[in-house]
Amino acid sequence: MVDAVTRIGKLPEVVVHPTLGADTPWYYRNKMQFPVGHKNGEIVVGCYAQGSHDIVDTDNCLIQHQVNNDIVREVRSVIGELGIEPYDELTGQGIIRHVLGRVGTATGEVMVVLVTATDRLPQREALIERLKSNIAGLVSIVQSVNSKRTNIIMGNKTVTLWGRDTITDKLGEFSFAISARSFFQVNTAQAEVLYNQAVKYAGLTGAETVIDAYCGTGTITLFLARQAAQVYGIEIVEPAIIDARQNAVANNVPNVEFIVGDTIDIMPRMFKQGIRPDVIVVDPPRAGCEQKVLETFVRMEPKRIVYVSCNPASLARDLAVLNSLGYVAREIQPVDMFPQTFHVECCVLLKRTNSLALRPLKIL
Ligand SMILES: C[S@@+](CC[C@H](N)C(=O)[O-])C[C@H]1O[C@@H](n2cnc3c(N)ncnc32)[C@H](O)[C@@H]1O
Repeated sequence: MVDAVTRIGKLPEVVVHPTLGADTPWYYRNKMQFPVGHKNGEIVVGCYAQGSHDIVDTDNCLIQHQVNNDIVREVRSVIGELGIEPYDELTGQGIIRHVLGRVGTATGEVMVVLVTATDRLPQREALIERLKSNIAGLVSIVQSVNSKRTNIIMGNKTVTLWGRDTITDKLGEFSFAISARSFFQVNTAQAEVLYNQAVKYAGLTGAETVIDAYCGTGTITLFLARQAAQVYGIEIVEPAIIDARQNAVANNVPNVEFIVGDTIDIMPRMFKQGIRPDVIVVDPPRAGCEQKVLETFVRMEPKRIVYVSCNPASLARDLAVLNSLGYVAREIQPVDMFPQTFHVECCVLLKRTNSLALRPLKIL
């Protein structure tokens, strides 16, 4: 991160704190998504070898929750026994493309998602019975239909084959319903560390209006709402917003409003409606924020921006833009969300200076 802020962001003055390490550095991932295929006549399930679509058959991934490893072994053996064909990327033939596992680490609830190339799932009932019998904690089996020739894993059609549509996990005092397509941080324990840091950087007193852009299932939103007057969450995936609204009700948090849509459209609309947040919290995907989104943040003139990111390069680029527009990065707190990998999550506090540079720009 120090390298990214100095080299890409050209912001050598910002304080980068030592990384907050994880107490559980192995078997921590609550979400697994592995491709399924054939190799030398055998069914294989695992990660792709780096830079290829060659599946490395995996029995015991050292960073996956043990239940996810159980799911991999069980799905591999049951589809072999029932004769359900893995999908072949080259020919477009076959049924099972990916297997996903999600585990509520605090609740023990488990979801299995089978991504199929067709609506038809042969031996469906037998498959369901086997998974029910052999996966501890299973509460949901979901089929996601993806018939396109694409690298995107999930399809647009999602069918609950058995059990519930969601699993529940806990972060701090809150419970969260998580559906097959919703984003949820993969390391539950470290997510709590990260969210507490974001709340600390938000510097709330109870009187503030806050926007949580790219809010997923409303996790950071609820953490912020306990200490703010009103929090708005913005998220593009509709099922995640449905989960977020249910999560707010289930956790008895009334002072939140969730808006479904693209941040690039929603923020200017909120600006026109006269919404002026005291704090903006932003947690975008790896690509970071579009320039127009950053400009709209600045146009709203919050006192603070808290930027959460899993990609130091796009983060440093966006910090440089915000810096040029009058928001200075003061502190960066890295959190080890992905032990045993080179990835790191960062939480940044930016404060408004007196010289906002955006007023002459026509962006809306
Ligand atoms: C890194 S996740 C953060 C989610 C949430 N803050 C959390 O910690 O669980 C980024 C989220 O942004 C959403 N997203 C991606 N592009 C978006 C866009 N253009 N507008 C709004 N949300 C978007 C994704 O669906 C995902 O839920």
